[in-house]
Amino acid sequence: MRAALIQMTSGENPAENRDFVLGSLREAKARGAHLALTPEVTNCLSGSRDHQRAVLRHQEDDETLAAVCEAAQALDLWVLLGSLGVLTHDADGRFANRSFLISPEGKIAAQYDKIHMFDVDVSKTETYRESAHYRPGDKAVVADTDFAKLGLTICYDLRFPHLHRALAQAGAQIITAPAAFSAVTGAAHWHVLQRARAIETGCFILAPAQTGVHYVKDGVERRTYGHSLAVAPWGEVLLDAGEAPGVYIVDLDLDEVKNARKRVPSLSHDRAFEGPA
Ligand SMILES: O=C(O)CNC(=O)[C@H](CS)NC(=O)CCC(=O)C(=O)O
Repeated sequence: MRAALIQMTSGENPAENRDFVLGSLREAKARGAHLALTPEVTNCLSGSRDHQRAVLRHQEDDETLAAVCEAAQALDLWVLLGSLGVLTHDADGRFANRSFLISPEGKIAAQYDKIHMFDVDVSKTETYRESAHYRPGDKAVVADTDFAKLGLTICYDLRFPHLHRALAQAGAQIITAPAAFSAVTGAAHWHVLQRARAIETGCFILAPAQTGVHYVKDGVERRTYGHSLAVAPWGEVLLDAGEAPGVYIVDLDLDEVKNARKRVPSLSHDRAFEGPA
C-alpha cells in the first residue's frame, strides 16, 4: 500500500490552500499512491476568529470538501482530508475541527471531530484556547477501506494514548494523525509520542503535518513544526518529511501489523485493576 503525505503551509485563504491540495493530489496519484493525506486545518489556518467566521462554511457548502471529493473520484484515490474547519449549527457559534475520509468514488466514507482540545500555554507568548473556537467531538471512529482499517485522530489527540488503544482494539491497522503541531512542542515531543503510539498499538501511524510560518499576529509568528511522519508498528520511522512543503511517498506492508502484534501481544493483555484509591 502506497501512501502520500501532503505537507503544507496553510494560510488564511481557503482558495489558495485548496489549489495546493488539488495539485498535490494529482502528484500523489502520478507517483502511485493509493491514499493521500492532508494536515489538520487544511482549508484555513488563521489567528482571527472573525476571519474564520467569514471564510469557513458548513460541511455541505464547503468548496474544499466538494473539490477534493471530485478529485478523489477523478483520480481514483482514497483521500484523508486531515481536517477542515467547518461551521456548526451550535448556538455558541463554535466551529468543528473535522477529518474526512473520502473514497475513490468521491463519497465521504467516514468523518471524525477532534476530541481533545489544545487549551495550552506553551510559553508566556504562545497560548492556545482551541475550545474557545472549536466544539470538541465525543465519538471515536474506525473506518474500513479496501486496503486497511483506519483509526482517525487529530493533532493534540496524540497525547491521549487510551484513544489510540481503543482504535487499535476496534481493529484499526493504520492510525491517521494529521497535525498543526506547535514548533516548540514538536521539537520536544513529536517523534517520541508518534513512535510510542505506533509501538503501543501495533499500528502504522500516518501523520501529515502543517509546516512553517502561517501568519503573523501582533508581531508573533504562528509557526508549525512540519516533520510529517510515517511510523511502522514496530516503531521505526519510515518517513520524516523535514520542513519543506510537498508530497512525500511511503510504502506500507500491512503484514507488519500482524507481525509486530505477534511478537509483543500487549494489545491483548489488558487487565482490569482496582484504584488507585
Ligand atoms: O488553530 C487552528 O486553527 C488549528 N488548530 C491547531 O493548530 C491545533 C489546535 S490550536 N493545534 C494543536 O492541536 C497542536 C497540538 C500541539 O502542538 C501539542 O500537542 O503540543
